Amino acid sequence: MKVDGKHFRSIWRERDGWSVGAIDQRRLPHEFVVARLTSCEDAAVAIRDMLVRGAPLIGATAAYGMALAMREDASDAGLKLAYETLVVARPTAINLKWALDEMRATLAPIDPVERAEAAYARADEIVEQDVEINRGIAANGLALIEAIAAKKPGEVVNVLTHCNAGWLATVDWGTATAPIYLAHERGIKVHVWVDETRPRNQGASLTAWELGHHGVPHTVIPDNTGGHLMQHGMVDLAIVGTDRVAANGDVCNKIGTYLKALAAHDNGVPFYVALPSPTIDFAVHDGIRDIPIEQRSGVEVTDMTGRTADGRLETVRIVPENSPVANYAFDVTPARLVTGLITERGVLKPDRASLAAAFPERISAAAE
Ligand SMILES: CSC[C@H]1O[C@H](OP(=O)(O)O)[C@H](O)[C@@H]1O
Repeated sequence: MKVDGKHFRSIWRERDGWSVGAIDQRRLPHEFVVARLTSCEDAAVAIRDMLVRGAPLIGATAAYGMALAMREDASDAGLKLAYETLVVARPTAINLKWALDEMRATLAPIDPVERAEAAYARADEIVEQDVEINRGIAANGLALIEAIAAKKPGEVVNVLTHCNAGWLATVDWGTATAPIYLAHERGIKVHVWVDETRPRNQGASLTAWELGHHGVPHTVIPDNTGGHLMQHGMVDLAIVGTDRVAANGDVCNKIGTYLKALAAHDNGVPFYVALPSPTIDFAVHDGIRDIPIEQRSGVEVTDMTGRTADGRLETVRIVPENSPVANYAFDVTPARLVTGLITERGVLKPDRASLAAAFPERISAAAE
């Protein structure tokens, strides 16, 4: 999407034809820094350390990581090592394994001498597919926003979102934000309540940054504010992203999503989850029981980084030195709290039958 009027994607193949450019999301919102990935290890570290983050972008980065690996060592052993290096970078977003499985399916059967070129071609396809899928999510989610706007002509549609499921979490457009961007571009009055999303503040640092640069009205709120806004009729609908949807419709997303869904359910606020089909994991039948929840370093909770009044970036500690910390990065919202799943093939009920009917090809793949 736009950054100061110029179009950007979150990741791209550089003009040299082989290295990979990516926005270093750890530096936002205060600095816009582009990183250059030149090896499989670079891609793995970028995912692990959240230089890039967001389920679809993690998948795209891993795909290019495999291509970078094939430049280095296209042997069967090299292919195996690359897969194993990348797949453990982060445990929760299923898009990582999905992308690596797609790459391996393309590369394993062919002659090693052909693998590097084939890997870049397949990675490019995954990248372009993400953008097209998100355009579909935008169109299908737009109808939801338009329906609300029609009931309150001339008034603003207030959307609450959690974490960053924006274009920075994908290659472009985003998932949860895709309908919002399209509504904004179609002239619908839309405003976004942006959950700051402790502890890494993806909402405050990333969603606010990208919405602001694209000219979308928004307000950053502490994570605990959403329930109050819903009680007072200030939220027309919630749209969030997801890192993995189980076959039963349970939704894994950034920690705190479940609490927002409970508040929405209690106040009759529609709670939608936007996702591309690679985020559906038909092999998982009970999301709460079976989706692995990443636990990240406690430093993300004890420390905060920001800009001082004189423009310096500083990190400070906000927790007593001897206090233990727990940092669960995701939670799972049961399907019963989800109004609908906004996908590239329509808005679906959060249940296996609806997911299977919309994506039959994914069922067969999971059964293999
Ligand atoms: C469209 S996927 C976005 C999804 O990913 C985020 O997690 P993280 O920033 O840790 O990669 C968050 O769960 C978002 O909803």
